[in-house]
Amino acid sequence: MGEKWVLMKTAQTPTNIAVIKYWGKRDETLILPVNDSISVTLDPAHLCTTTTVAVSPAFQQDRMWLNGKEMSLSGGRYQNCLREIRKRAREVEDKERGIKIEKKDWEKLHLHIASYNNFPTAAGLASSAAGFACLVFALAKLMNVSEDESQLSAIARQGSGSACRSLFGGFVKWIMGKEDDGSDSLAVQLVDEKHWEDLFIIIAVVSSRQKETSSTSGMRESVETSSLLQHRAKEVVPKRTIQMEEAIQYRDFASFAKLACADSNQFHAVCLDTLPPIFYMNDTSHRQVLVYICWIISYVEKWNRSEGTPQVAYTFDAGPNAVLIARDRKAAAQLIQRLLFYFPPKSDTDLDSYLLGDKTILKDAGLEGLEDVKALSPPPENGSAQKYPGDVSYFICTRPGKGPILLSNDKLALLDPETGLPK
Ligand SMILES: Nc1ncnc2c1ncn2[C@@H]1O[C@H](COP(=O)(O)OP(=O)(O)OP(=O)(O)O)[C@@H](O)[C@H]1O
Ligand SMILES: C[C@@](O)(CCOP(=O)(O)OP(=O)(O)O)CC(=O)O
Repeated sequence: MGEKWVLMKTAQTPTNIAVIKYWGKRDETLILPVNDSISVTLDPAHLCTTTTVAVSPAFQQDRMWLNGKEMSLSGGRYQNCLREIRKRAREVEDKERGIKIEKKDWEKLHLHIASYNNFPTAAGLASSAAGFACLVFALAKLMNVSEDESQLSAIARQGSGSACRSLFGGFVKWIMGKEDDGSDSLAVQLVDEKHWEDLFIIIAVVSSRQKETSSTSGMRESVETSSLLQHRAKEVVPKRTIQMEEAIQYRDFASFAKLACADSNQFHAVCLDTLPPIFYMNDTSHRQVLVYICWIISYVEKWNRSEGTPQVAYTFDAGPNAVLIARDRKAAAQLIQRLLFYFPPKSDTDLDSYLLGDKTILKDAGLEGLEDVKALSPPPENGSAQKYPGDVSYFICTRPGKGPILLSNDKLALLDPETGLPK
């Protein structure tokens, strides 16, 4: 194997947002959670990670570039994923190019990895979830690994817990498992992305800044100090998970919204019950954020009550960005009218760069340009006409989406096929 060939694979993987939250580990190294969690996978057409992995006898060491910058792979989480996937590598042959890699060769061969998130990294938009899922999925394809997605999810889990849920599309459950070695702590698909196609998701990005307390250290502190977390894990989540699975199965939006909002609120209550308290929804560098969050929550609750049945569910992860899930396009169009009425762009921002992702909803809402946004009248269910221009950085409109895919178009690869270095 003295030759200079480079063999590569490129994959694309979605992010996910939990509607029953994972918060707390029972094993820090293996990343084993204290409760089951359930998420919806977001359409990778709007939010995704692309990762190219390459192997060559010419590579001197394992190297990785994230968003164009070289980063260290020495961290335990990367090392655990690489070790677990290498263990499962099998023979690979490319007859056309005369390349053959025996199973035993994988231990000696080095890898180059380049990854790109098309959304802000480490800002509470689940970049670690899409990132580790994509890394494991792409390596599994390169190394001809025979394990299925659930088994791969147990490897991605060791990179970041929430990553295990990004191995599937649609609605996904991470089963906490019982075994000490973590072999039964893996993700399964509940339903695929076509099961509940009516849902429409709008993310209000308030802050793209890196958060002050990472999920990893935040949940560690909660496990150590919050008695509410113990109660949540033992008493609340087991029942709520069953109810949520049922709501998803029967597309029962009223139950879905009730459970998702309650679970997000309880997760943030656990953060407040932590010593010292963690204020994820109140980014201290952004004074208006708390006002905005309280406003969104009480507004959605008020609107849902005025309609008689829930139109929108809200959920917040470890950051101030609101994820709003509308029951259908009609509700989503009404929601975007309301959001743009109260949170219009600053005067120097155009609508095209203020609303990203699936822009078709603008047409449904009768909003072709900024003039239409300015002409919006105050929503009937809320007396206040106070506006907050500039509080939201931008909106991302998306839907439940599919799981990881392999990209066959070489032009989309992030590494040069000759050198194996970033393009
Ligand atoms: N594409 C990627 N490939 C590999 N690792 C990634 C990738 N993107 C992010 N990561 C890793 O995940 C870390 C960010 O994870 P972190 O949990 O802090 O933020 P987040 O995932 O964006 O937010 P949250 O998990 O709270 O939604 C990065 O520092 C990096 O180590
Ligand atoms: C609030 C959450 O988004 C927490 C995600 O935590 P991470 O998966 O980022 O944590 P680590 O396992 O330590 O990497 C809820 C969720 O996604 O379920």
